Amino acid sequence: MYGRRKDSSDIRTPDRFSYPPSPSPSSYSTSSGRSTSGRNRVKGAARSVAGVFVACFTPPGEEDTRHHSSSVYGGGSDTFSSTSDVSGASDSTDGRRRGTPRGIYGTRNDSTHLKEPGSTKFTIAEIHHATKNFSPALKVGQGGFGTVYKGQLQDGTLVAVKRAKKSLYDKNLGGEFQSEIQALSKVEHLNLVKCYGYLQHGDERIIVVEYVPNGTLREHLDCIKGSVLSLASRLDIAIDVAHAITYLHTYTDHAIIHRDIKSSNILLTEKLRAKVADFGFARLAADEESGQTHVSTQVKGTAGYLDPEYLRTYQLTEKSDVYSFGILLVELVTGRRPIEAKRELKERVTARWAIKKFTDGHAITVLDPNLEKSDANGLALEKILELALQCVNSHRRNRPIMRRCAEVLWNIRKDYKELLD
Ligand SMILES: Nc1ncnc2c1ncn2[C@@H]1O[C@H](COP(=O)(O)OP(=O)(O)OP(=O)(O)O)[C@@H](O)[C@H]1O
Repeated sequence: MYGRRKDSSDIRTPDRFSYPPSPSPSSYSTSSGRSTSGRNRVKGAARSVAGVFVACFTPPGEEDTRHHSSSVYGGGSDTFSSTSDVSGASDSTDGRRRGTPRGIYGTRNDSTHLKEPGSTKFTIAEIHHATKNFSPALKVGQGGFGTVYKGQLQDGTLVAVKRAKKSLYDKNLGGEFQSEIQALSKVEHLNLVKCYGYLQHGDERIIVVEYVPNGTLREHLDCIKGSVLSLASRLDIAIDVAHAITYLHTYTDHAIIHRDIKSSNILLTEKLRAKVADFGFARLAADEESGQTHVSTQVKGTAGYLDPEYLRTYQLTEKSDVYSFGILLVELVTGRRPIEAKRELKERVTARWAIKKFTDGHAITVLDPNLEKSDANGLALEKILELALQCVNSHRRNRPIMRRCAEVLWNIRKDYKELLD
């Protein structure tokens, strides 16, 4: 059900991490001469790939407009889909081992949801009860899929009820809906928003997922929610997201490619742990073919986060998520959105602007102004930007796999904490 292209560089991903990872060129020691030698190494590595990165970016307004032409969601200004006639571009199996990887990923969801085990179907009465008949007071958001309500099931479980908009289920949410949701409901990881089930009733299509109470990462970066996120929290969030995506990429028989990694799809708990939302939903809301081995016929994602190689080739791989993750890393350290249309031209594409500053030796100038320009923050910033630079390499084969991203971030956090102590 999910797109995958065989790519030998992708298949190295093992089932689980072992931390701390072994030292590597990307793990910087901060104990000796860290300030200058570490930075020089970061900058040297950055320069070698920066040219590639800068070349791959298309300035806003110059993008291939066909990718904006048919919003699959019909409403979002920057979430879009376009079709192609590519066929057989990806396959869904590559001899992966069977059985859900568990290890540190396989944390059981701490849900108290008491529905019959394995049951993913909800009744309309349950949904009406949970949402008080879709009370406007319980509306928590509106996205490309439809309207989101906070709800409470009879057993007390808090849920987010995602009600598809009519324009979507008319065209796209046909027979596939049920099997896709049943498959998604089996995916469990502490850093993924749990999918509880669905309702297909008349022309209603509803998805019921775990309720995550503390808003989106974007809202936190905008300081709409809570206080300013410290760099340590941002690193924790980046690691949580990297773990979640690694899990998806190494999932049982087939990789699950998220396709829409972005800050508004990262939800935060009260303790500022991240949960990645909407994995697999992009496909639900877009593909019209059903029952066939997945063929990527539509480009889906959000402007600013989209892998340029995917845009060119329509071939979707895990490395497309890695690209989006690189953009997310830049967003985390700068606080800016990937595209900031109101800024002067050279600052509009945030990743291009930030990485240029980094390679010119002025990384500190892109640090989110809400964060202190301390030595520790400056060094962590450079290391995060170096990783981001690798993730957004225009050639997917040069991007690290997600597991590697998690390891590098883990080392950055370790060094950062040592420096603060
Ligand atoms: N599981 C959830 N728990 C709590 N709030 C949620 C949950 N899912 C979504 N929301 C809220 O609803 C809003 C809309 O979510 P939705 O996933 O439909 O759209 P989006 O991710 O913002 O945009 P897009 O559809 O373009 O990806 C979110 O921004 C968030 O505030």
